Amino acid sequence: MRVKICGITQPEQGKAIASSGATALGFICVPSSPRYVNAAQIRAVITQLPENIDNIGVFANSTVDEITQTVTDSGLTGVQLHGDESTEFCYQVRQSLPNIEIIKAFRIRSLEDFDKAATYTTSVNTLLLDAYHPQQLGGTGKTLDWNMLQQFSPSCPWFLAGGLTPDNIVEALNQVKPSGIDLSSGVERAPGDKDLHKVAQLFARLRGKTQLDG
Ligand SMILES: O=C(O)c1ccccc1NCC(=O)[C@H](O)[C@H](O)COP(=O)(O)O
Repeated sequence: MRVKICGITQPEQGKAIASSGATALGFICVPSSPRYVNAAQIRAVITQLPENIDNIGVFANSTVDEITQTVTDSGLTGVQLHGDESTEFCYQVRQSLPNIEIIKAFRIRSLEDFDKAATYTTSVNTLLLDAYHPQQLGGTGKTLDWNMLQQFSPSCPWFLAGGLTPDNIVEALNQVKPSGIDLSSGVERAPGDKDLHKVAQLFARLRGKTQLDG
């Protein structure tokens, strides 16, 4: 299973989290976020990492040119579109960045949002389901209704996000079977400052669950 730790701002923390077992790191490219990092800061983290780590830039309602420029300048391997981007916009990003993973994020409020997410499966590589918050786009610490998600089975891989922590991850994965998980505030001391003890706890719980599941 893919494990993405989002909101990385510091090279040493990125390196430590990658060696703990994360398969992907996320970088917030949304200027209003307290976790915002620019292309040079992202590059400074990526240069410390092994090549097998996916490095995902999180954007919200940016232009194709802004996304392309940031990817080119930073060395990102994927982009996560966390705003109101249309399927047509995703196609345009694909044309501009043909070798980059495109993840479309949805902030789930009702069952209708699952139908909407399903219409993106041919325009992106991966979906991500996050919790809805009226004021914040992401990194909110709010959980989704996992029970509601049991029927969600799109024709492309997907990440479960929203309020996941070392303490609730096993319960979440007992109810939902995503292709990957995404955590941010649940493994943080403060926005953008990751708690390496909580990260270690997360991977210990994931290993424990894998052993139990056989
Ligand atoms: O994290 C942010 O500050 C952020 C700001 C604007 C758009 C997206 C943002 N984060 C996106 C993520 O992928 C987070 O990991 C996701 O929302 C889960 O966060 P959390 O509930 O804190 O685990």
